[in-house]
Amino acid sequence: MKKILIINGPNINMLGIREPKKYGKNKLSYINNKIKEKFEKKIKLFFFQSNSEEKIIKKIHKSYKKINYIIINPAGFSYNSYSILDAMLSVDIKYIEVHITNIFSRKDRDRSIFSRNAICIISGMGYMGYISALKFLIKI
Ligand SMILES: O=C1C[C@@](O)(C(=O)O)C[C@@H](O)[C@@H]1O
Repeated sequence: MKKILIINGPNINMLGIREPKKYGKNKLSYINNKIKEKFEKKIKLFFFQSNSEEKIIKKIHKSYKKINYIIINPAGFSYNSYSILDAMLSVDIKYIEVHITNIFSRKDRDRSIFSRNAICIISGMGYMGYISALKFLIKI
């Protein structure tokens, strides 16, 4: 069974409360449960959310040779954390970048430093983005 780690960056723990018109009304726990229900028989899933750059980096390092693919929503770190990007490149684990909103529609946030090295980017599909990423990773 493939092992897939889903990493969510800062403020994703505030889903459901945070700007619901933009990010939706569902909490992260609801989304993660939906994902578990749907995929737990097909893949081994690991979930991680942190508001701390250091903790995210440590989690990525620990994934070395243990995880097959990462799905990452770097959230606010998408635009500036070369340290997280370097961690991703260090462990050499292929990843899909997911954003709940369409970052390309935002003038000030349309360029994520993670995109260039990602398998693909899913942006603007709400939490369905995580599901689409998983469906794809199961197939490849
Ligand atoms: O925190 C986030 C969430 C986000 O990554 C998204 O999932 O749409 C988009 C980012 O611009 C923002 O900083």
